[in-house]
Amino acid sequence: MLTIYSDAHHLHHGCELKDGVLMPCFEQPGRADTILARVRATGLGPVAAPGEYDSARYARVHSPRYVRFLERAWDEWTASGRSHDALPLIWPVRDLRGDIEPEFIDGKLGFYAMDAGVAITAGTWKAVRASADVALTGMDALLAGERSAFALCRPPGHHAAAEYMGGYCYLNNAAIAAQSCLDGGAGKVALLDVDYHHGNGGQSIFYQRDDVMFLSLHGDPKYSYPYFSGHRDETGAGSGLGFNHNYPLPHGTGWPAYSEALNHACGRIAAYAPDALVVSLGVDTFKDDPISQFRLESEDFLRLGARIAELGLPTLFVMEGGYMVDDIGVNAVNVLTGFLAGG
Ligand SMILES: NCCCCCC(=O)NO
Ligand SMILES: [Zn+2]
Repeated sequence: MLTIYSDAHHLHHGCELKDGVLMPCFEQPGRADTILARVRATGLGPVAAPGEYDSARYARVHSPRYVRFLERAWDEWTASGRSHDALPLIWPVRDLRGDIEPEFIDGKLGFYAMDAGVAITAGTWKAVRASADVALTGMDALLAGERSAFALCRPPGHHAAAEYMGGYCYLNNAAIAAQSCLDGGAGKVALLDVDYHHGNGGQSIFYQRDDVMFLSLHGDPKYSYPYFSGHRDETGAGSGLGFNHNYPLPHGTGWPAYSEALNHACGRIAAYAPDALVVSLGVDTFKDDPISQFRLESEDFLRLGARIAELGLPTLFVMEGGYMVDDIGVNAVNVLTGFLAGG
């Protein structure tokens, strides 16, 4: 299996406000380095650098003004006299105005964010666009005939919606890849999110569309981040009604219950009969993940990949979350190894 990877991710490692404390972000460079080392150690396949894409490709799922914000945020922040990480700290919630883009960077940071888990640093934009280019390059490989590819994206993207960042995500790499697949001639694409956290960004971007079916297995938002999306009754709207499927699962979920939901989701994908499948691959479903509450074992990730392979679809795996760095390489590559063995 081809892996796409960019060293540019090292340019990004900010802080986050977690449990009321400012701390180095859990989403750290060692995650991608560990996965890459495992890809190489297992001989998964060739590793290629991404191509360089015009930012207009990101604007196929994000608004142009949001992409401009991401590109300019650090310069606007430093122009206002600050040199430390920028963080959103006020948001247009409830009856505050969300229809007028503030002119000052402190207002823009909250206008374009859902939480304080998204620091903007000097290297963030370069890392973020390289991550989206990794996903686009992986999708180009599928469009060129590859049966599968692994987009080793960092930072992740599945919490990013058309006009907001959050949960360590800035550009929605998987959504950008899914849209690129359609732009490349596909009629339908399925986006399956197996990260512990609900992929609110992918859901939001495709919610009113029937050409991308979005499915997510995740910690129940009643007591899991992102708390405000991912319920079972979110089934799409307009022409997208019936093309959005959420599988909220309780704390402590292990493989038996997880695989039951996965089988159901795969049944829906098979019935949808898409031209390709994009998988938002988070491995924070691991039993020892420091910020998540499922109980998957490393061997279960082999089974996860094998089950996805049974769909027999061209498949792009896009790296999302997973924070037990010691095990992230084994767990992420186990999905890919299981897929290749099962395919
Ligand atoms: N800072 C709050 C937790 C962010 C979760 C990020 C993640 O793994 N999403 O999939
Ligand atoms: Zn996650």
